Amino acid sequence: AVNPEPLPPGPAPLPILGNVRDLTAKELWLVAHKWAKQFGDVVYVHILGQGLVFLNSPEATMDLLERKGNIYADKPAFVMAGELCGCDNMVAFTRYGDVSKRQRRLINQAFGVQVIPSYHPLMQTEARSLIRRLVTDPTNYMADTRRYAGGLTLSVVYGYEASGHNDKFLSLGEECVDLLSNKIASGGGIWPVDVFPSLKHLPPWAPGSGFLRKAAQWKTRMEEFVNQPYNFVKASLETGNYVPSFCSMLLEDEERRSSPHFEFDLKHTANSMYSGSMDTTITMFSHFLLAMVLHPEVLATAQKEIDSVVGLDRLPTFCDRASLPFVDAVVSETYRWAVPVPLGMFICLPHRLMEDDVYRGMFIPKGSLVFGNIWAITRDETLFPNASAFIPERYLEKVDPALARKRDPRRYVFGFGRRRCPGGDLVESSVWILITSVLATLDISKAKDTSGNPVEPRVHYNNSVFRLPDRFECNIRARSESALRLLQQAQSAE
Ligand code: HEM
Repeated sequence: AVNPEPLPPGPAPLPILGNVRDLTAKELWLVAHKWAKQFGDVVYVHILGQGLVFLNSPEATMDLLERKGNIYADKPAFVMAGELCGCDNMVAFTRYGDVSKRQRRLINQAFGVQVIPSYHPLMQTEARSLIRRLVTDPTNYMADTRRYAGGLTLSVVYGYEASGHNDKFLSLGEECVDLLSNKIASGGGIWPVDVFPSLKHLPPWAPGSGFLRKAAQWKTRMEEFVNQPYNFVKASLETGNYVPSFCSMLLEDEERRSSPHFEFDLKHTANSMYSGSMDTTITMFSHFLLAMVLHPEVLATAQKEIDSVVGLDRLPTFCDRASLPFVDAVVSETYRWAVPVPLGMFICLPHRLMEDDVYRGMFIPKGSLVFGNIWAITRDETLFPNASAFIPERYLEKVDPALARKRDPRRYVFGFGRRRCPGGDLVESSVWILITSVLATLDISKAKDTSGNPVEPRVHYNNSVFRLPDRFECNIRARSESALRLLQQAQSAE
């Protein structure tokens, strides 16, 4: 039947092929933002008939992904990522239904808002050890942040203590998340087998079958990523020598263990929490460093606030949070300015519409892949004037509560509706204590060249999923002798 309502507007497609040529592997969010400016807050394109819908405003994302969340909660089934590379059981890929609901319930048990305070002491200790490592060797800040973020999850989820940059599970995590976001996701592009599924039956000698060999290798690696840390917990439980963790607690629960899906759900959920926590946190922290390098006045104001509230005789703790509004504004602005997952990953983060829908007189066909365009929203000049600049003060203006809520970047950067990121409450604490402890103890500035002139940081983005900058130059050092002393005392006390 022909639908009376028109499709949402968008760039003109080619016959049959659609908008294939408009999609880019790198920084697709910039292209989608251009469309938003040209065509409005609901944009439709198609690739060989597969509809893609970009929702570019808070209203459109809330109306559809939140209020009509029950029909916008599915995920697409991609042959390459799912069936061939074995990622279909990772939480972000699971179709909406019993499995995804069971997995999300499990995550909520580990990382729901009610349990996060029990990890505060661990986060505090780990943030301080990260700072001590930064003081000793500031050049390694990316790897150090991975150790902080990945280490926290490994510890909480698997009871595993990461031992250094070359730790086997940290390296495995780094390799596999990179594999997933930059190879399996085809650098944001599309695998022919996802358009023509019968290609998966190509014999190994056939021209063009190379992707099948790649997929087989990647699948093995992804399976190791899921199984190895999980097997570590099981083995340590058997010896009785283990640190209690999310996995050990569930493995000891006889009643749950007898459920038929138990092991499957637990190991995939644990793995999804681990993979979700690394590059996102590194993206946040690198942008925080970048913002401090570019805005020494913000660093100075935040340090002054901490000095006056916390004093110089101790390090900040979670108890100080309510008394540090400027620091909170720096954290909020870092979420917005960093946008760790600006558009969602082409292959796994769009939501799949489960029924035909009509929105503001526009027809959105069942099966469309719907993107909440987080980038466009966080760069909206009416909500965030001078949006490309880092301005924490914007959150300190007195505005009515509804507008303040609309301007809170946490409403957007974690995605929407029934697939919204389940790690948000963890990050809210882990990133806050990290940023606050760094502000209290470190100075961050531009690097100097050999003649002592400041070097402008050069920032490049080469990741198709996370807005993760390549490492840039900056200068990180202890703020004072007394800061160093406090860090050392903290270490002796731990
Ligand atoms: C700054 C940090 C983080 C940001 C900005 C972020 C952002 C996102 C976004 C935008 C999504 C897609 C949501 C949607 O489909 O609408 C997502 C999904 C997800 N995130 Fe995060 N994330 C962060 C940290 C974490 C952490 C620490 C975990 C660990 C538990 C995590 C686990 C997940 C999982 C499992 C999903 C898939 C959820 C589903 O499909 O049901 N993330 N995240």
